[in-house]
Amino acid sequence: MDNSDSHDDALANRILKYAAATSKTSDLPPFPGDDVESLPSDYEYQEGDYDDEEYDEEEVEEISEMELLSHLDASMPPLLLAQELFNSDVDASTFSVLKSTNANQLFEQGYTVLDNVLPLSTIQSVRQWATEMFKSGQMDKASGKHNEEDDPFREGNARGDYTIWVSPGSKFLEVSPELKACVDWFSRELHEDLTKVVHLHGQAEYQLAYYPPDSSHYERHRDSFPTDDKEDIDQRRVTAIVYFNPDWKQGNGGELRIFDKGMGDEDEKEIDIAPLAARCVVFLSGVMDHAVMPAFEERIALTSWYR
Ligand SMILES: O=C(O)CCC(=O)C(=O)O
Ligand SMILES: [Fe+2]
Repeated sequence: MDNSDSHDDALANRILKYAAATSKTSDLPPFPGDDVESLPSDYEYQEGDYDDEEYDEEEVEEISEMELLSHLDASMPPLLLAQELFNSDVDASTFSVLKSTNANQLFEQGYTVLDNVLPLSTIQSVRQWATEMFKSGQMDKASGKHNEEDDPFREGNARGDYTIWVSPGSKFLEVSPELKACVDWFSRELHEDLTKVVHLHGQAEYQLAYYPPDSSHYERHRDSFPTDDKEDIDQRRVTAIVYFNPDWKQGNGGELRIFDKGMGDEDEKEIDIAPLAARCVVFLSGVMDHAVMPAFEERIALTSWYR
């Protein structure tokens, strides 16, 4: 056995131990219904994410999410796995908001973009409402809620946005009918169309995010682990984001950067998508690494994750 084989075996061993340990406890958020406002945020690649007592007791060596994901990607391109979750008999004529090209792009490249999904008046109202929520201190800083002393690897600046959970039933939807219209679009039209394309289990979460104009950003991360398991209800399958930035111009920053490795290509491509008003980006949560570039103007987005 040469060195690289033994290294692979050692890593495979650590992954197995790690998977066994982490499967006993889940830090995935519960589904909306009980305490939607306190749902934790999604995955970020950070050293030491699982560096807590439970794992220490079991003497499991930590593996960062980045390390684990790159190992998983090397053994199987995540897009190939995710393609197993696509339905074969999709009838695009029954879509209400997607086009057949969107479904094809989601399958072939892992992401797609839809424009003008909501009226501009709705976009303006939600933007104004979100800005007021931020200014009155009613949104939570997404990073830094954990104890940074206990968890020095997970920096408080992995993401600079402020968020609220706005899943159906949230009190916020009662006070902003325009926001409710947006969540309804996500939870009805888009969810129904996506369910025709990808095998989904029906659960979804919705989060409104405000990025202040101080170079706030969100580091490269993935929203879930890749899977081809139709029965797996833990992993997020599809991420969709709508933007509320009517005056966005080149130079304002805040682009969504998608890292496209295709079918495991060595040279990944970086695709920057402008966060234009009423634009919706849809991607496979376990496939696409992505980041939010530093924002120099207020940037507002509503994200949904479908499982
Ligand atoms: O707002 C965006 O464009 C992306 C946000 C994101 O990646 C996330 O919330 O997980
Ligand atoms: Fe994300």
